[in-house]
Amino acid sequence: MYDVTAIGELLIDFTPCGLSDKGNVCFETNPGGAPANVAAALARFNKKTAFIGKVGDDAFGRFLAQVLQNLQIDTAGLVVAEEAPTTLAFVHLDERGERSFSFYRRMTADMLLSERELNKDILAHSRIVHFGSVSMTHEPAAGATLAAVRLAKDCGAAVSFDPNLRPALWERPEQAKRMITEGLRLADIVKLSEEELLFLTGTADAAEGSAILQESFGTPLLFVTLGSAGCFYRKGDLTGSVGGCKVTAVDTTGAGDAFVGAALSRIADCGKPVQDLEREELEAVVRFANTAGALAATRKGAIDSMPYLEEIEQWMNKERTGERLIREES
Ligand SMILES: Nc1ncnc2c1ncn2[C@@H]1O[C@H](COP(=O)(O)OP(=O)(O)OP(=O)(O)O)[C@@H](O)[C@H]1O
Repeated sequence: MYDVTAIGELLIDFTPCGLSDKGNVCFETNPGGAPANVAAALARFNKKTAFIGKVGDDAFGRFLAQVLQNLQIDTAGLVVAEEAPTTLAFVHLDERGERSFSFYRRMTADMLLSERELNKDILAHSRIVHFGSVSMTHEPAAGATLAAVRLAKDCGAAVSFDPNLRPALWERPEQAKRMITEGLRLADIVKLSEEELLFLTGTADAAEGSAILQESFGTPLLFVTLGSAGCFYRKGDLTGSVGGCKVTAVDTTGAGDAFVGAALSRIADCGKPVQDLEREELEAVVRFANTAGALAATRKGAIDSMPYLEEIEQWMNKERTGERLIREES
């Protein structure tokens, strides 16, 4: 049995990092993709994790498969496309570590995952499935992703969904909204940013917006992440906020994914349906996830920036004893 199976994009992020002696632009390359980041976080928290997606039959695709395998993530559900290259994304970082993306706009491998390529055995043996909506703005991956989630849900999996709205919005806003709505209908656990909440409900107020979503979709558990301010959670009428950790952010790419991976890891540890989680358990889930998000924000990269379990526990212990952890820059 897998603790969590993540479905969706696995790609290479290119981040400009200055000019060479000859005046050429230099790039750092990092493995990423929101669901792949979540899978990496879970693997670093020692969870049995599988990944379902599609890469090109090229050097980038082979590198990405190796990255997942090195993390002990099961890649039996990772399909190699003959017809399209691996997805590439270009990341721009501002001076506060906030980033924006642009994508190589041809049809790429992850958009072409088809229903018949799904590894049904993995999906039927997953306690939780996690997916986002970026690849869902393109057929056939949209249909395949939804089919995968429905199959896992029918076999008893809890469904986790992160709209990952920004890139999807840039590409095809109407289709993105339809797909997000479909995702929200299926999900037991939803993680949103304030920006996504505003787009979907017309308000960025976490209490108000989460109530609207819960009423519309019956979502059992909602997290609204608030950047450095931490996270608001709602499970029915049970609501609360947990403040963020004080860190110096270097690159917030993947902070939300680290949050999701950590939250799912702790929810899996609770060993009960999300509907049955009590306040104390929810607060512990969010504290752990906030710490994971904060640590991911202190380093560059996406998959590579996912923290290890020991680091989070060390940070939380220091916070408990009132000390500040001085992290060594790697
Ligand atoms: N600058 C920061 N300082 C402290 N904690 C942070 C910071 N940025 C993010 N976090 C932690 O990570 C969590 C997720 O970050 P954020 O709210 O930016 O999500 P997001 O916008 O979905 O992220 P992403 O940019 O990966 O999509 C926050 O709830 C918080 O706990």
